[in-house]
Amino acid sequence: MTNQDEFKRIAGQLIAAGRFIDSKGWVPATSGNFSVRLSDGRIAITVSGKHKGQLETEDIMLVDGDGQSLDGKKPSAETLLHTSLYQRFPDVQAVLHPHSLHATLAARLFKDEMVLEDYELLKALSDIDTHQSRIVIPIFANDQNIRRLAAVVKNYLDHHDAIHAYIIAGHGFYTWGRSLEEALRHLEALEFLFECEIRLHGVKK
Ligand SMILES: CSC[C@@H](O)[C@@H](O)C(=O)COP(=O)(O)O
Ligand SMILES: [Zn+2]
Repeated sequence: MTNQDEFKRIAGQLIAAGRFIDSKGWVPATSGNFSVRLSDGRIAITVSGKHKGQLETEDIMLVDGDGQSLDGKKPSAETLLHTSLYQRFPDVQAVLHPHSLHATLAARLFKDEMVLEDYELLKALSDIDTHQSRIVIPIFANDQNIRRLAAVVKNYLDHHDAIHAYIIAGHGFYTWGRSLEEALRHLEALEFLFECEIRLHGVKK
């Protein structure tokens, strides 16, 4: 398969993923961004400012491993949050950023992290094979300076075991996977688990 064929195939998959994620209400207005790493290390990512449920092929572009545009288009404002994950985890091939309701609300109830344990659906996450697992999802303060936010995330990742996702307070979350399919599975499972925790703790208050 030529590089161009691979890009076209991945662009189609990102467009379909966007439609699915939007159908769930997880990328309202023009929020969210998605990417997939190609076999040559370049990254196919959504351009900035488009509705992610209505993407067309021209709305998927290429950046290098440092987030620099390779085709003159303007990449997602949050590209550095994608590239920092690809740099930290060599086996990660896809990154998804939804602005789902429960991820957005999470920091109103939880301060530095959300802990997920005793849920069967944890097994939808990579390398988890029992509900008796304890998963930590860190919560970072939102920041309009994405380079600074990416540095905060990088510092956390450098000093902790591998995680499946992180939340940005009042903003949304990032999750990833060894394939786009796995990243989508993580997204769907985590959004459900965030809702469980928010309903549980919201009721308790
Ligand atoms: C509609 S506000 C959302 C943006 O500020 C941002 O957080 C976002 O997720 C989308 O930015 P984008 O540049 O389109 O990738
Ligand atoms: Zn965002």
